[in-house]
Amino acid sequence: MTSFIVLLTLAVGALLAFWRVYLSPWASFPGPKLGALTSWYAWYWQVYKKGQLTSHLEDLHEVYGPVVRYGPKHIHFNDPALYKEIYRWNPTYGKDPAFYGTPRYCSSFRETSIEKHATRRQVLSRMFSPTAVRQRMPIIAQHCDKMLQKLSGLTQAGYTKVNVFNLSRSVAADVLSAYISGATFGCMDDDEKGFDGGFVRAIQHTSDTYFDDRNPFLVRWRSIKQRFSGHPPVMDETLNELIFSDGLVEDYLARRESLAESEDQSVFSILLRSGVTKNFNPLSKPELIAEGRSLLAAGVNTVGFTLSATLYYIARDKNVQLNLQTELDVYQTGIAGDGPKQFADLPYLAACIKEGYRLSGTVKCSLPRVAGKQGARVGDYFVPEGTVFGMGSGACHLSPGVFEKPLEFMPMRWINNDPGKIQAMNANLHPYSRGPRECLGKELAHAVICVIIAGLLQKNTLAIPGTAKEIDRISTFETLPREGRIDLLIRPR
Ligand code: HEM
Repeated sequence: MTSFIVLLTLAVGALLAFWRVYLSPWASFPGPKLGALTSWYAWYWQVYKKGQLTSHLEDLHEVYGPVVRYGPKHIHFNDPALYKEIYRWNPTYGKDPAFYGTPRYCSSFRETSIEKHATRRQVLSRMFSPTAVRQRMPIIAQHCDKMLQKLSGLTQAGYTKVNVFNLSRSVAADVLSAYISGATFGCMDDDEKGFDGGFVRAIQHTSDTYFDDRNPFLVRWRSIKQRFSGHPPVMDETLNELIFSDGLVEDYLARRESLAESEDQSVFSILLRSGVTKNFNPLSKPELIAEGRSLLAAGVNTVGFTLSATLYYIARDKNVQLNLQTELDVYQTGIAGDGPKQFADLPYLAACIKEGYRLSGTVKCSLPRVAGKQGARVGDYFVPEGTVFGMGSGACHLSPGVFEKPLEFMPMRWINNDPGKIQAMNANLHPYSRGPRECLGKELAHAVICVIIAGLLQKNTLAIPGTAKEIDRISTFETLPREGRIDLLIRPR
């Protein structure tokens, strides 16, 4: 009997494998047979090999061309012309629940239902529009001043080594918490000697344990070890982060009682208001916590890495740094005060930031979507219902057809170039993705990056410690510097 069951299981397994590889609706897409057979293939590259799926997909495209099947129903594209077709407006497909998770309380980031997402997004967009960000520029200006003051205390005696990734994350966390809840975390006050406070360390801990937490074997092994060791679980620093963001909600709810509606400009305020739009119901407390956590998680590492990587590239090239400082010296006053509108008058700063977006590749992994009932057309390709498909922005940002010498940080390509080429470069720059799921916080993030770079470079000179090399990165969902460090030497000008 047992051998019959074993034989039957093997036969069913073999038939399923044959169907997946040769007969399924995805069989005609080229790619490795092992990928067609099992989704453990993608897991192996992303989790076991710690974040190598994105670069492995690039290698597969070298072999198989612009479309690759890398899972039983997983298709990946890398043709720059297709990016805006995949991440387009009015799609009939949503985010992939297997990738984004299915938590009990969904945030705008994780919501996979197209309708529910549209309602939440419509409300939140009011708080993150260009006008809303411009009105709240004083929040950014105030935190920029605070950062500069702290830095001037640290760098009085010549060059000082600063982990600018943590500096950037601290400013981002303080600006975001103030923007979202009306009260700042105070991350910049958390570490007297620099910018390595508790919240930033907790965020780093979540990045360091990212792959362990996605490894079912390791998670099981840890819990077995725990049970037999008899010790209570070590205080997980990840919890700290969660306490911080839950505390943000508690603190806001306590303050809200004493605030007049007109005084309360926070993002939380609109999420608790009824009648904002037709289908919107004010959020419950757990929903507010989930949204608050998600906004912080979406903004801190991303702004942190984009900003610090851009500073690194500026520090690496003396001419770039000098050109930028010359431009900034003309605009001595009011960088932070007037808001993003004014940055149009600073073309070299804008060009540096575009190069930073391109080369940092902060969110360059595929952002998977699931084709709905009618399937989806992507250029000349048709993917059937249920296909998980996507593309990373790296194919556009590093395309030699669009960007000459794509790996070099060359701000002048955005200024002194043929207008047709500049138009093509702009059309292929997608740091915040595109379509209805493009970044909600892009105006805010851009404003923070502009203000901090301008403020820092107006008052300081940056240099690289040791010999200049490429930033060593690790790719989780975001791309981050390995070990959470980008060190720069900073001295007052
Ligand atoms: C330079 C900094 C940033 C970069 C490069 C970035 C990039 C992105 C990208 C590529 C996406 C699309 C993700 C996907 O489709 O899965 C996204 C979504 C999102 N981002 Fe950002 N982001 C940045 C900063 C921020 C900030 C500061 C916030 C805070 C408000 C934020 C909030 C969000 C949210 C809520 C979404 C989900 C939007 C939706 O699905 O409707 N991001 N971001």
